[in-house]
Amino acid sequence: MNRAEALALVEPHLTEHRYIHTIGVADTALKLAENTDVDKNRLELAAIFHDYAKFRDKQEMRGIIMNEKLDPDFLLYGDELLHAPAGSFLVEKEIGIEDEEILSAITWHTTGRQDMTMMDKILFLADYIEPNRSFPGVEEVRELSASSLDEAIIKALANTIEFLMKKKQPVYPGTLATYNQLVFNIRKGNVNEK
Ligand SMILES: Nc1ncnc2c1ncn2[C@@H]1O[C@H](COP(=O)(O)OP(=O)(O)O)[C@@H](O)[C@H]1O
Repeated sequence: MNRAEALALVEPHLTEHRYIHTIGVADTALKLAENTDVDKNRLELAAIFHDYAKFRDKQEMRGIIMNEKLDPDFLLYGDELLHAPAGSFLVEKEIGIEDEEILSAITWHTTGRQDMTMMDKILFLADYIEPNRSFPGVEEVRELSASSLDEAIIKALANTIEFLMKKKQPVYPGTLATYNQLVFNIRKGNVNEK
């Protein structure tokens, strides 16, 4: 499936604003992937379909997470989390994408996870820094992403954790585990430099 075919399939599922965001994520992901060995076509598909379920019915998404026995924490830490794992399931079922690396990147694009693949990392960051995003702290993450994906992800996760804590909202535990793992890796000098 090429870019144009994928965009035509996702467009009816998104608002115009989300569609523009999606194109920004795809372009940013391809830039972040320069000089890496990530497969560009598969990365682009992950980016194009990452928000496929953004506007699906919440009960439908909860049902998918329960029936498919996905991480039950996705049900407990805010409805914004539902679309990533549910989207991965629906992209497989309705679009027919069976590539586990693409489906993983979609599942974890909002929360992160431990042992992220390069594709997971690039999609997570591209979603955070694409040019249409503007919120406090995004510029610093953009700058960090030019030199270290891991440092950029740590900053993005820290921003999200801080943002949620300031609003006294719960933080998905997997996000804290992701943050801890990347910080420990960097202390060990094991950084994913670009
Ligand atoms: N780790 C998390 N735990 C709980 N809520 C989160 C977490 N990460 C993000 N969120 C919530 O989800 C919202 C949307 O996240 P965002 O990454 O912008 O979604 P999208 O995947 O649509 O781009 C955030 O503003 C925040 O309220």
